[in-house]
Amino acid sequence: MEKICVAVRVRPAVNEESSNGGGAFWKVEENRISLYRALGTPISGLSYAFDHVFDQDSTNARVYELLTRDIIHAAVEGFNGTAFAYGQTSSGKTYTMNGCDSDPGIIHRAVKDIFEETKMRTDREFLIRVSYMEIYNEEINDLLAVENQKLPIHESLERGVFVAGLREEVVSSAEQVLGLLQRGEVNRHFGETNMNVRSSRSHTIFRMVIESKGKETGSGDASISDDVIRVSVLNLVDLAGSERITKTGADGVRLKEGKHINKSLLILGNVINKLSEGGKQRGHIPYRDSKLTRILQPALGGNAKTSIICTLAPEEIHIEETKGTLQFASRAKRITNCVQVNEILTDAALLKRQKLEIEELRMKLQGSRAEVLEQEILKLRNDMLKYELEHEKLARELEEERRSQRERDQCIREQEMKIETLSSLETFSRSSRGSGQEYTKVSPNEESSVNNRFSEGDAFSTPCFKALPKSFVVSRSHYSNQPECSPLPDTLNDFADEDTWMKMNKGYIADLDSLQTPARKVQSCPSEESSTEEYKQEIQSLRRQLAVVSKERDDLKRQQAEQISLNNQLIREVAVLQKEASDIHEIPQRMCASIVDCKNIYEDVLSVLQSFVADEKCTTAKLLSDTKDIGTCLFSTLESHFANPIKGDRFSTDKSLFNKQCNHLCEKLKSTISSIVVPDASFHDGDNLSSPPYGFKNKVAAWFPVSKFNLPIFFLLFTLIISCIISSWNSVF
Ligand SMILES: Nc1ncnc2c1ncn2[C@@H]1O[C@H](COP(=O)(O)OP(=O)(O)OP(=O)(O)O)[C@@H](O)[C@H]1O
Repeated sequence: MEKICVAVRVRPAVNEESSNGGGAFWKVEENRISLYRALGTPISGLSYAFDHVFDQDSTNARVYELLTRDIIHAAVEGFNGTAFAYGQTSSGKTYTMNGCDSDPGIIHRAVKDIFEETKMRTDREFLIRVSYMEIYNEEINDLLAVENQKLPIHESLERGVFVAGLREEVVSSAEQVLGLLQRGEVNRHFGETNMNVRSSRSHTIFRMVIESKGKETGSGDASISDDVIRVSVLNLVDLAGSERITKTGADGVRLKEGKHINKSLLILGNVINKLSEGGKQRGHIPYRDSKLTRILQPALGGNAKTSIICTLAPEEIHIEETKGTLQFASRAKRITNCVQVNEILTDAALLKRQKLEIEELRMKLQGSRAEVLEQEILKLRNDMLKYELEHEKLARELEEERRSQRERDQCIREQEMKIETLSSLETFSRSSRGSGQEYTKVSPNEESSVNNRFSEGDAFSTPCFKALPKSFVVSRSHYSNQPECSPLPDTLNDFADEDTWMKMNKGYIADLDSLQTPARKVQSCPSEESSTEEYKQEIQSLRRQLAVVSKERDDLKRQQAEQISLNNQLIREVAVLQKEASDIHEIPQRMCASIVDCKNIYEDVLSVLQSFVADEKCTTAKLLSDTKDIGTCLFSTLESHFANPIKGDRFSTDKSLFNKQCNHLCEKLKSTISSIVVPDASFHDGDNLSSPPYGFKNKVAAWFPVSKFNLPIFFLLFTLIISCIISSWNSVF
């Protein structure tokens, strides 16, 4: 709970004598203002203390600093805020709110500060919208779009009380906002009166809606605060001034304006009175009796930080009006508001989770059909978002429908109860008259006006406050009969006259039941049966739409599941392929190792064979040595052939090197074979070896011209080489 901050500001006197014309004068001491006699003695009972009291020399900069800056700061943080100027005509309200070139007013400074603060908040992103409206003769006009006139007030769960059709401009800089303000000022109603050459003839409300959201950190850590949107509404209000017709000299249009101004200010006074009573005596707060109080409802006893600056004219001739303003301010000081940050929990958490899931999938898909699937995922994500939004909208509409249905039922029930209460009241009144007591009779017209008023009021229940007590009708009519309450103006025509004005300023509570509000339309309840049928149909159609959306959503989920399983299968396939690839990669290495092993074995075997030959120069020794060379050369060729892939090269497709080595090997083999031919040796079948080798036998002998001794050894060695090669292949595969 937080008290409204109330300050008083005395404007400079028009001329010095008028502020102290010999009778009495106002004196400011710290946060107190008191009425003094000309002789310098204070008049008892006329001293008032406030949060701040600003004297004639105070600047707008100081007023802003002490009274409004905190509210602006809080608005950026997500708290609703309202600052308004109240006071008699020509006391300096517009000067305080708008200022002048050398000393800009509260609105100008607030706009600058908001943009400076939002720039400094690097952890949040902001969206700011502004609107500017006036309440002229109890009608709401858009100052940013002249075509938007006579706008209605609505109320919804999401937005609370709002003006339907009001233009809201999204803004990104202070300069842009000040430009819009200038545009709005041109459309505002001003008029000349005896008291002010440029008198505001309407109440103006400049509104900034500040939405903010935590910035994505990019680390992927989704904190809950990132999913919360803060929405705060800041109202900067310049009220029209209360006026005495005798002083302003208003007639014609000005008189009509004056009456509307005074009436709405009187209702504002009533609301303030009621709120200042506090606790249980408070009862019903008549917010709905004027558009001004309806719009300012959150600022008065609701969820907002509020400051009121009451402006005073120091001249002695205005003492009565000043006293009235000070009484208003004193009562406002007692009002407490219940302030809290306006946070909206969105479906962002869900969306964020889906986003993460998709991101995960995308990561998994990298390297395998990634691009195609990424496109698909993007499309799916967009569709999902669209469906989520649609779903949310439908759910909201459905809820709205249900709520209005409930309200209509409630309205009908309450109507019945009220009729009952009124009938019993009338019976009671008759019986009381019979017993000699005097009670005011409720005329049929008044009765219907009371009923209409209730039907309108109850159609919009205010979310922040308790429901009306059942005995409301009785108590409300009853308090107007209390002796301490002011006598009531009979008709609106003489409403702004001297007496009424005086009573208003003395803080009496007016009985609003007797005031006629022009241009107020009573919300009619549609025929029960037809509307119920219509709503049923609407609800059914909404349900159908909801089912379609849910089905689409399920389809989407199924598609997503399919995507996941497809992806898993792909991942498995890729893993198998990778394993095979790594096995293949290892083959040359293993071949090389086996070849080296075989080469060693081969060399060992030949070394052993060589050791059996005593004569190193004999043919057998030469044959063994050459065979060893051939084998070594063959193994080296194979080794070098498999070594390339180990170093990362592919198997050489160029066979020339291999062929060259083979040729070299063949040559060597041939020369070895011819070198071991023994020219004088004879075959066991007696063929003459010196004779030219004719016929098959001779041809074979030309290729294998070995002695009886050499031939088996040669075959043995040849078999050894071949078996080594085969065993090396086997060891690899
Ligand atoms: N603090 C101030 N310092 C200097 N001049 C001031 C101050 N307050 C008001 N004035 C001057 O007094 C005159 C009336 O002020 P202003 O128009 O702001 O009154 P108002 O309360 O808005 O009147 P209305 O309700 O009729 O619109 C203006 O000329 C204004 O410049």
